[in-house]
Amino acid sequence: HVVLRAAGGVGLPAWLKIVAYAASIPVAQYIRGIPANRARRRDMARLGAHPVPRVKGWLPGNLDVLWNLVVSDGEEYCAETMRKHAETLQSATFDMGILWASQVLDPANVQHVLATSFNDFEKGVKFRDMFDLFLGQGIFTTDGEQWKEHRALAKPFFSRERITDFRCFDRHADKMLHVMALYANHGDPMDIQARTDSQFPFDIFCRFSMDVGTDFLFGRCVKSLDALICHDDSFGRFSTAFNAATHLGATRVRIGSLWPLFEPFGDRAAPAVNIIRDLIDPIIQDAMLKKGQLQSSDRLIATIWPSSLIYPTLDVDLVRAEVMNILLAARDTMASILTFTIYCLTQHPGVQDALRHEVERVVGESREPTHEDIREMRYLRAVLNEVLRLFPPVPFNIRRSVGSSALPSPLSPQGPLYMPANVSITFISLLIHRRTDIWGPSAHKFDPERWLGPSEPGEDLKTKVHVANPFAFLPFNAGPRICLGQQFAYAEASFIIIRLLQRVKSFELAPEAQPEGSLPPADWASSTIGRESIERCRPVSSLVLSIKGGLWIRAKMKEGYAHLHDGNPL
Ligand code: HEM
Repeated sequence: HVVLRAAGGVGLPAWLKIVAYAASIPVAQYIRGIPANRARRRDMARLGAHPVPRVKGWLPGNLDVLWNLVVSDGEEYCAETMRKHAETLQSATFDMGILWASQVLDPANVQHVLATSFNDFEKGVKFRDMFDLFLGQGIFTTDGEQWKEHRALAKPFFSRERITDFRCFDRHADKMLHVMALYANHGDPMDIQARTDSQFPFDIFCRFSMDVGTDFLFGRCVKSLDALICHDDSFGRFSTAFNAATHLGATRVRIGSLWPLFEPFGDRAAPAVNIIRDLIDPIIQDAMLKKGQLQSSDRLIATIWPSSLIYPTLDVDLVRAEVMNILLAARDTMASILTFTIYCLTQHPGVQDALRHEVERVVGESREPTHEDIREMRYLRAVLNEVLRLFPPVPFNIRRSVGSSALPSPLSPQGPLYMPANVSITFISLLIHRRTDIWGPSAHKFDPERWLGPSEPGEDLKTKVHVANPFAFLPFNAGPRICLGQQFAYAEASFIIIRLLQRVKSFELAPEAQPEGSLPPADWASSTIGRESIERCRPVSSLVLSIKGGLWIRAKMKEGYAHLHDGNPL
């Protein structure tokens, strides 16, 4: 890091920076290596642990393993490379050998990292560096006391009273359905997610969750859905830039400490971040100008960023960092759960019928759903849980060890595995949620029924597996850093799915509209691995799980809604 920063600072030519950085690695390893290895062996013996099984590459530092990981990104089924390594090594916890970063598919080890030994693991300075320009210092990127402060300040926003007020959802759901109806009436296919490479993303769910998120958090909305209706799509650029910055951050996480090698010409997040700032900064500055007359609509600015933070410093960078952190947490995750719910409903007409039946029984054909309705709708909750199990919006997560410890590793034949200090550990919820040894032979099947045990209405639904092994299902993370927006997310997703089913007669996939190369490759049809043979889309992971090329569907509106919005302003 020192060499890299110095090389960046003195403005050396790009090729020289690469050489300087590459040369620094073996030198640093040589200097630190020998005594460190001896100390590690002693520590491992003290903890009664064994080395984490390691992937054997053929290039020094497993650079070939890293290369395969980067080139397979978006080509293979999401997380397939990791699954294959685990299978080859026959260990649910393994080390890709890229600078001692372990990959974990064992719920007991996730429990160790996220809960039991919470204080021994952090996001760490490297993670912060990877997102520095995009996210700065906020709840998502900080650790220790600084994180505790952010968390305490943000918590009141997710009070029961606030998350049971559905007016905010309804305002934006109406607009979203209006946009959908425009397309449905013409029989045109629509992309409800977003093509990450599109200059003009027709990203209905991203826009909906962005509008709800900004309205809920700031009391003002960026009106991204209006932009679609009114021909003005400056927001489209913002959305594309947000996607690009997120994707770049995820790629850096996957590459690990060597990421600067892949960006020899400077921080590649800069162009996207500039576009984001163009849109966000005026909103923040506007809020700051109103400092003397804060109304309830400025709740977040007033509460999360108390006057001591904003007003004496008037530091736009600081406030922007907070905004970007929470928007990142709220926008793409919501778009992801909604997109995959629609995908699953198109694939399972029986589930769609059962869900419609529940909507009609509890809420009726047109009434706005309430918090109590949603508590009563157990089948809806089961559908959402099953979507979160198979397609967790945050499929990978990463922590860094502060001290050394022994990972319990009951799923690895070696017994407890040694976790040295200062190394990264990635846990892959998507693979944990699909383990057949935990979830049974039907692990890859979409089956909401598995959630319908004998719980009371309103109680959280739990499968038998989940009761026995709570860390086998962790779409919202677990432990002290569990998602703050979990209940808000369930409420928002339930609300919009109910509204959609009340107004839309049917959805179907429109594969002919998918961009080239985004449909599952032909050889998946005969595959016996996981869900490859049944998947009709390609789930890919940036920071958040999405569908390659977007999810193109055709919708038919119900009588009474079909004629309301004729004409196509786009
Ligand atoms: C289905 C939707 C969602 C899923 C699956 C989800 C999942 C997650 C996960 C896995 C984390 C942990 C991230 C990490 O450890 O790095 C997280 C953190 C967080 N989420 Fe969510 N989230 C969702 C929706 C939301 C929404 C709608 C909001 C806000 C309105 C939100 C606010 C947060 C915040 C503030 C954190 C940071 C917590 C902390 O570090 O203390 N989330 N979420």
